[in-house]
Amino acid sequence: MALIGLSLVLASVVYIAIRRPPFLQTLIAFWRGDPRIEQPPTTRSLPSGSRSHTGTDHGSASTDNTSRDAPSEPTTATAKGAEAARMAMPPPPPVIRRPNGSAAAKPASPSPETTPKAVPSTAQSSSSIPSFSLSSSPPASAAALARTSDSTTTPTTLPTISAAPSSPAKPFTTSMAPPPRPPTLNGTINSTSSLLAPPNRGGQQHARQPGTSTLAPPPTHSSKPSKPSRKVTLEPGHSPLDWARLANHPASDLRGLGPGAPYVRVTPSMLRRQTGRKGKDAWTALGGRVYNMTPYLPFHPGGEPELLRAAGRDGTRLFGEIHPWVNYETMLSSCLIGLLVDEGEAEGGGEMDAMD
Ligand code: HEM
Repeated sequence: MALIGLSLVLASVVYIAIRRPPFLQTLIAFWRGDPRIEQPPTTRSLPSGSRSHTGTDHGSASTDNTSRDAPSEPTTATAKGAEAARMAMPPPPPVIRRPNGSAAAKPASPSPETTPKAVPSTAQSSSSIPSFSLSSSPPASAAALARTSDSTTTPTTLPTISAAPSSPAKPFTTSMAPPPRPPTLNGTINSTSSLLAPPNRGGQQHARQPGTSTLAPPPTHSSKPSKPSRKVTLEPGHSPLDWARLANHPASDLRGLGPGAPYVRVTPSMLRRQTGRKGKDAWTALGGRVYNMTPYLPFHPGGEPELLRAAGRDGTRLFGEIHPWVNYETMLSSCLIGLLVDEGEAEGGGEMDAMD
């Protein structure tokens, strides 16, 4: 029994080695995973059409096939057509159909003459689907698309090939650029619009702008916000610093009474005569003391007319209403005339001696 089995095995091996049936080649090609999977169309078109036409279509693949099958093809193409039909017909189909399964109905359709080469073509076409999707999708898709337009001999493999590469190609081209960017852009726009909020800020700024002009005075001038500034532009050399320099100069005589003149008791009648008009000095009483404002007129930030409002009378109340924070005692110390006294006290000099 063992000898019989071994002899059968040897016989089959010898038969396979000599005859080299086509299904064995297809199986070897399938196991190797060679790119000759494109050969089936060529081998399949050989019996139906002219061989030179298929050789030009598939290029190097056909050349590889010819170079590899050079010893066996010349015989199988012409003389062995009938022998292959008789010998290879029964054994190959059952062996190849079992692993594939789905391709069982396809081998029955082709004609009996082309059955030896139609079987490997179907087997390779079924195996070509994973190879296209795995090996090279972009070039295979381009080649397949070109073949679809050029050759119409292989309609069964074309839809599978075109469908496989087209599906991954579209998502890569279309889904990559548009889908991610639009949502991000929309999100960013929405976020930026919500984050930036220029209209809100603008509205707040508009609401503040009118307030900002009023916000400057309120903190300090909250008691007098309605009164605008009435400062005047002083002439050059009449700044507060210039006044301080002039007032502290020992040679200057700002009282208008002559150098070394004593302080005077000024009655209201006397004060009323010093109005600053008709060549007379402008005197005013501030806090019970009478000052000659004439030298200070060009230095007054509020202007001469404003200062003259207090000339010839007691300006204490008026002064307090406008700028009570101003230290007039120090500023007008060199302009002091004397004390404001009642009408009957002008001749007495007790208080004047105290001022000295
Ligand atoms: C009593 C009569 C006076 C009147 C009617 C008067 C009036 C004014 C007015 C209207 C201003 C402008 C206020 C403003 O808009 O900021 C002003 C500013 C000023 N006055 Fe008089 N003034 C008087 C007496 C004096 C005296 C006697 C002095 C000091 C010697 C003086 C020193 C000043 C100073 C320093 C300012 C600037 C105040 C500041 O910058 O805030 N004024 N005065």
